[in-house]
Amino acid sequence: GAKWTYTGPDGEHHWAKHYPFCGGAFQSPIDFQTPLLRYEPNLPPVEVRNYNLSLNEQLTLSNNGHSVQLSLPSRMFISSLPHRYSAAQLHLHWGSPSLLPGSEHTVNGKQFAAEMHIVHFNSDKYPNVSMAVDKSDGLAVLGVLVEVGEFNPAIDRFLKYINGIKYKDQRIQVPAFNIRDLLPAILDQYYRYDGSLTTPPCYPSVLWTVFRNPVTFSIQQFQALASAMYSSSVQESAPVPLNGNYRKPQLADNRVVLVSFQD
Ligand SMILES: NS(=O)(=O)c1c(F)c(F)c(S(=O)(=O)CCO)c(N[C@H]2CCCc3ccccc32)c1F
Ligand SMILES: [Zn+2]
Repeated sequence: GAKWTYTGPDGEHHWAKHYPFCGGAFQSPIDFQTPLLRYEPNLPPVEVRNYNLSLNEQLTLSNNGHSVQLSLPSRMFISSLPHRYSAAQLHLHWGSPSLLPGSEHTVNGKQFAAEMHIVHFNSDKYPNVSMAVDKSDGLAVLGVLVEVGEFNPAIDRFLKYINGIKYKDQRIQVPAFNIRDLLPAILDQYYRYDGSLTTPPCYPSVLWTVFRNPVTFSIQQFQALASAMYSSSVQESAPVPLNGNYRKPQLADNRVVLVSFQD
């Protein structure tokens, strides 16, 4: 498809020209403002299966020009939703090396340092993520907000290889690890709403689950993430730093955000 960026002439305000859904309804991310929230006591804790990958397995870590992406085996899945949603990949959104925040979802206007997304597809109904990506019940994404603080040993299991994928389309194999360690300790407190991909083609096909509790990265981990990569390929003469890869919050369009917690 047409190239798109986060700033400039191909930035988010221009996406709808080539990707019409980006100008449509049910877009993500959104700002979780208190008046939008509705406590839903029947929301069960999120349950994930087969996230504890064996260490002798390898995963593909890649720079897709928009984010750092870790491929995930489809035997990993979410078991607490009406259909089985199998894992496809995880990626992150972040701010700039000068520590400007870069999460996509915000809470009462507060933007967090970064945000991690684990993308799953409805494997009860579709054979792979590409077939699911434009279906209204196609995707379920787990969102984890990130704050700067304690060193995060789990994220380091792949972040330490990031200098091997500095340029667009570079990819390397990294040892697998327990992906559950990337999630917050408690999985029973989260925001839940119907939304979209936050990148073109912006299909309104995502059941969003954003955990209430952030995880932390150390300042060194954050700066490595925010300064190591380029959105340009190694052949291109002018390297374009890859940071600030977050979409701004979209209109809630009187959508209700269900929350599994009351305070
Ligand atoms: N924030 S977000 O909405 O979760 C989100 C991203 F932000 C994001 F950059 C990506 S991308 O890295 O593929 C770059 C461009 O789509 C995805 N990819 C998804 C949807 C598109 C097709 C596809 C195919 C295979 C695996 C994953 C995906 C994405 F879902
Ligand atoms: Zn994302």
